[in-house]
Amino acid sequence: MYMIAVLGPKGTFCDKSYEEYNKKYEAAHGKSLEPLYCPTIDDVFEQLCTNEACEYAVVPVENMLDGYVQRTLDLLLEKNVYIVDENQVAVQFSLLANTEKIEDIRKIYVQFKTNGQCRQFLHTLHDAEIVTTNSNMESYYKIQDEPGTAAIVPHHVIQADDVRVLAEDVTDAKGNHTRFIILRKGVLDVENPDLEKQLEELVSNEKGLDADADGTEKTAELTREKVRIPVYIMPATDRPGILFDILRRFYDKRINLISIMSRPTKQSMGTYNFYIEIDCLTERLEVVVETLRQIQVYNDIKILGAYKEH
Ligand SMILES: O=C(O)C(=O)C[C@]1(C(=O)O)C=C[C@@H](O)C=C1
Repeated sequence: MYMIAVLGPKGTFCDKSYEEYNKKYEAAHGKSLEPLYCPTIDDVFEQLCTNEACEYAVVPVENMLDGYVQRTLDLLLEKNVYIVDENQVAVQFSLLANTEKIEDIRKIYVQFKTNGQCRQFLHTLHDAEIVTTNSNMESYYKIQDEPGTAAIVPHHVIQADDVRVLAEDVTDAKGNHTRFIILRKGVLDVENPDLEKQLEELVSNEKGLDADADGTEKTAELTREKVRIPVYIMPATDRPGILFDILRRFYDKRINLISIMSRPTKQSMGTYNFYIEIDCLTERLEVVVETLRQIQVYNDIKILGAYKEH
């Protein structure tokens, strides 16, 4: 049985994302992926890259309220991994406390990304010290034996009769979601002459995972569907118009871009790489590959994956 590295422990939103992906995987392969829970996003990447039994990994990449997960973006560039699929999980938080009243809370455990999704509520707790954790379940376990503390926890882990819930739904907005990506180990090389075929296979293989509820697989034939291709573009030099030149190539071929972000190169102050998400139809994979090759003449490129949009 293959393993999948998951930001754990069991019960995190990342675990929910794994369960969702595993349903697809089971329907397509008749067997499950076994979760390997890791304490940090770094550990998830590390397991995928170094543990032979670990073929997949799942990490958060973007939250509706707090934006992209910076650590995930960094590791996507650093490590030899690529994205094969994504899913979205509904995210709602509540306040669980080891105190009688909200006013008695001295310390509150909050996962780093959760903090940015519950800002309005946290602002009302002036006197409590905020302690940052690596996962929402870590926050949950921290308060068990520590009176005077509280934690922001996923609503789904709370039992209906739990008297320690002092506030329900402390999230800043309704309809909050986090997007998770499924990773495999390997590199998608822009210079590989078979790149287009490789991307096509990637999209159609994962498409094979989209089985109907009764287990019948849909055809793996590549039909007209929307594909997401995230890439890193790393300019070799800094000169006026470098970003314009890159964007112009996409514009000339009418290639739609969903997001673009500057990420520090970490080599010197004020130098940046661009993280870009391309949105195209399966039939335009050839044009996208051609355009990336043109951009590659003046810039380094890392293709981060290709998967069907949901
Ligand atoms: O700690 C969890 O429950 C996670 O799955 C991690 C994570 C994240 O880091 O983005 C995922 C979803 C929520 O938006 C908050 C935290």
